[in-house]
Amino acid sequence: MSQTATSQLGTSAIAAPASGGSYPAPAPELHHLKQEPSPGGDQNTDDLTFQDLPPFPDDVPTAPLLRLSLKKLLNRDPEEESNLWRACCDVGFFYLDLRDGSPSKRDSFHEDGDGELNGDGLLKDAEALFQLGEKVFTLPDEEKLKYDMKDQGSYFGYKGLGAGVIDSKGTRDRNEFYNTSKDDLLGISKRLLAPPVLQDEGNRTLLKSYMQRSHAIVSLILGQLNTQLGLPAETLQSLHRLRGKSGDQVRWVRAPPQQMGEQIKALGEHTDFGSVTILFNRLGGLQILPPGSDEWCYVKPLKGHCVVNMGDALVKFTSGILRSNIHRVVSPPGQQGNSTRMSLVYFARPEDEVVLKVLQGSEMIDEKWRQQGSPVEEEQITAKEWILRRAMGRRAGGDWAKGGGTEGDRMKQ
Ligand SMILES: O=C(O)CCC(=O)C(=O)O
Ligand SMILES: [Fe+2]
Repeated sequence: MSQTATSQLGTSAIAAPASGGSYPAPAPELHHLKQEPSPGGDQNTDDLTFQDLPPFPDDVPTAPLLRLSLKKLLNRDPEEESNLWRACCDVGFFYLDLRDGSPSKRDSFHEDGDGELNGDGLLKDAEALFQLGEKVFTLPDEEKLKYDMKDQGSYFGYKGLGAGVIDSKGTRDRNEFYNTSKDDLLGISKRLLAPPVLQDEGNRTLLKSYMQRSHAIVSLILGQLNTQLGLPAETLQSLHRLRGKSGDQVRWVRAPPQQMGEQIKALGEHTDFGSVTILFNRLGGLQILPPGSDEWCYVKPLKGHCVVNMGDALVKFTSGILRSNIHRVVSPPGQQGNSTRMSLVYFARPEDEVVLKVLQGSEMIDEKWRQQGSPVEEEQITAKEWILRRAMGRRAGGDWAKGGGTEGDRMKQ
């Protein structure tokens, strides 16, 4: 079984203490987790492989992220809950096995409004959305460019290939995005301009279902973190209500293959702006810089799983107890490099008016804040302002310095 297909948190990923940003990253503890059977009970790695795609090579460095099981989390498995906590503090990235993950009828699991916890349903929605994404990106460029809303001060809609930058020198990115808004799809805000294929009611229903199911998983994770942090009940969930106005979005990212020898990063190194990101990958290309390491490692896509990562808002809320790790997207490795890469992301963010500051009511967070010498709070900024500033700072012609996040001096450029 390959390294990523185990739940062993290898020492290669967790080495010396990370250098500090505005929230000095803690020296991660070495958790020597015992090797366990894989969560879904899969007997062979075929269950984890996308058979219709060129293989992910086995001679590239991969990040040995923990593989957690939605089913176990729903069953309140104490060991899985503790693994979740460790993953969110140590690396801030983990795999979540979604197969067979829905609450049993007897389960009185708290759900947020019309959110639906259904791992298999989410996998099906993601599959269908990969196909819908193809339709969006194959529209003619002139049509897609009608939905670039940057000039209206919005990050929703389309961003063309090379319309973003990957470093402070202004090097252009090498991907296209299409961002759809949760508030639009759920009827909380006005409908945004969109191509006919995204106005189609069937496709809107699909996007809405995917958003609700992703959001339900985010709420489950936030509930766990809330308990572990010792915050008053529902604190984190109440900042991320499904029907609260927020910058939550679904993003498709697409990057065409590169010419031999051309190695431009599709997406520059960054941390996510918001709270929790749910990511579906099929081809490799995503890399993380593990804590304390200076070797970029691929996150190998696993079938039946999503990748979950923490964003900067959770770092700010917890004075750095939770980790949002730097990542980037490069060409898919090996033979995969000849294929067009697409990924599908749900970004959950705090509600628009939430101020991104250290949360009150948790002894653990208070203690962490004191350990850091009770730093003077950074500027008080709302989630809405923060996300807009960060997103626009990474567009060509934007203010790079203002687009920075909590990664501080771990960013090389
Ligand atoms: O495409 C991916 O795998 C990751 C995309 C990503 O990190 C982002 O859009 O923030
Ligand atoms: Fe990201």
